[in-house]
Amino acid sequence: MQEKKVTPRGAYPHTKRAGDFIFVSGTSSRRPDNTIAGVDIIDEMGTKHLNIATQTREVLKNIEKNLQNVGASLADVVDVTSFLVNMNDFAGYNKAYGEFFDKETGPTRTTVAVHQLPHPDLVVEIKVMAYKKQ
Ligand SMILES: N/C(=C\C=C\C(=O)O)C(=O)O
Repeated sequence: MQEKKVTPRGAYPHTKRAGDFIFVSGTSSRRPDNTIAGVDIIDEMGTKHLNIATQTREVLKNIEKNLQNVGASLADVVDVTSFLVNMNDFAGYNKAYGEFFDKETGPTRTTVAVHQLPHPDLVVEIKVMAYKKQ
C-alpha cells in the first residue's frame, strides 16, 4: 500500500527544483493525518510537553522524504535554516540535529527564534536547500 503523504498547509509545494538546486519549504513534524509528532501528554489533565528533540527528528525525517520524492537525500543538503519558537530549546534541537548531520561534512546552518509557527504545538520548523545535479 502507498504511504500517505503530508500535504502542504497552503499554496506552495514541498519542493522546488531550480537547475541543480532543490529548495524544500519550511517543514514541521506534522504527520500525514495532520497530528503533530513530539507532543507528549504528561498527565491525566492532558498537559502537553512539546518535545523539541522528537520534533526536530521528525522534521528532518519529513524533509528526507520530501527530498527522496525528487530523487535527492539529506546527503545533498547544502544549507539549513531552522526556526525555533524558544531559544531555550536550542540544546535539545542541536543534539537531535547532530544525529542527522556532521560538523565537517554537513550543510551550513542558521538557527533563529520566531514568535510563532503555524500551529501552537509546533516548536521547530526547518527549511533546506539541496544541490543535486539533474
Ligand atoms: N511552510 C509553511 C508551513 C508549514 C507547516 C507545516 O508543515 O506544518 C508555510 O506556511 O509557509
